[in-house]
Amino acid sequence: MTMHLNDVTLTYPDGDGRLTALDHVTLHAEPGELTAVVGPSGSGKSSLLAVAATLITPDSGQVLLDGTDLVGLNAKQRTRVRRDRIGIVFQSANLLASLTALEQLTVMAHLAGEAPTAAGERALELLDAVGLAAQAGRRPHQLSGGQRQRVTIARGLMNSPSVLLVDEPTSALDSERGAAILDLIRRLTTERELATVMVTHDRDHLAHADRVVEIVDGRAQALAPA
Ligand SMILES: Nc1ncnc2c1ncn2[C@@H]1O[C@H](COP(=O)(O)OP(=O)(O)OP(=O)(O)O)[C@@H](O)[C@H]1O
Repeated sequence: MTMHLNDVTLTYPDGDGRLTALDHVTLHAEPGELTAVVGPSGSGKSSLLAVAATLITPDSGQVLLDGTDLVGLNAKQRTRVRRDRIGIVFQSANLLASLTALEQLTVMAHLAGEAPTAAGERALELLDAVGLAAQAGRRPHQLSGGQRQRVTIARGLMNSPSVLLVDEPTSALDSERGAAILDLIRRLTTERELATVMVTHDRDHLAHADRVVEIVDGRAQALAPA
C-alpha cells in the first residue's frame, strides 16, 4: 500500500496563538521503499509520524492510504486502520518488563482478539526474522539494547502492516548495533514490501534510504539519497 501525505498542516496551541509544527508537508511512501526523514530538533519529525499513524489529526491536508483519506475517518475507523495496516515502532513504545520477547508480540494479537496458536507461530517467525529466535523466552532486562530494539521492530510487524513508521530506531545504540538495526529495517522493508517512513538523526543511515525528506521549521523538502 502507498501512503501519501498531501499538503498537511498541523498546528498546536501555543500561548495565545498557534505553533505551526507542519507547514504544507507532502510525502510519498511506496511499498518496498525506505523513506528517511531528517531535520533539526523541534522541526516537526515526530509530529509527521504521529499524523501518518493517525494519532493526531492535521488542521488541513490529506493522509491517503492507497487513495483513501484517513483524516475523514471517525475514531473507531482510524483505530481499525492503525491496527490492521500500520506498524508503529516509536521510542515511547516501551517493552513490558514482566513479559518475554515472545509475549511482547503475542499480547498484541491477544488484544486484537486473535487465536493464540496462530499468533504464537507468527510471533516466533518474526522473532526469527529479526535474529532473536533463541531469545524468545527472555524478558527485557535479559536482552541487550539492540535486542530490545529488535523486539520492538518485530512487535511493530505483528499485525502484518503495509506501512511501517519508525522513530529514531538507533538512538540508544552504539554505531555498530545501530548499523545492524538499519540493515534489518532495510531488509524487512524490501522483503515484506513495507512502505517504511523512518525518522533518524544519523546521516550515515541515509545511504540505506530510497528517499530522503528533510524537515526544517515544519517544511519538507526532498533531498537526493546519499
Ligand atoms: N503536544 C504539543 N503541544 C504543543 N507544541 C508541541 C507539541 N508537540 C510538539 N510541539 C512543538 O511542535 C514542534 C515540532 O515538534 P516535533 O516533536 O514534531 O519535532 P521533532 O522534529 O520530532 O523534534 P526532536 O528531533 O527534538 O524529537 C516543536 O516546536 C515542538 O515544541
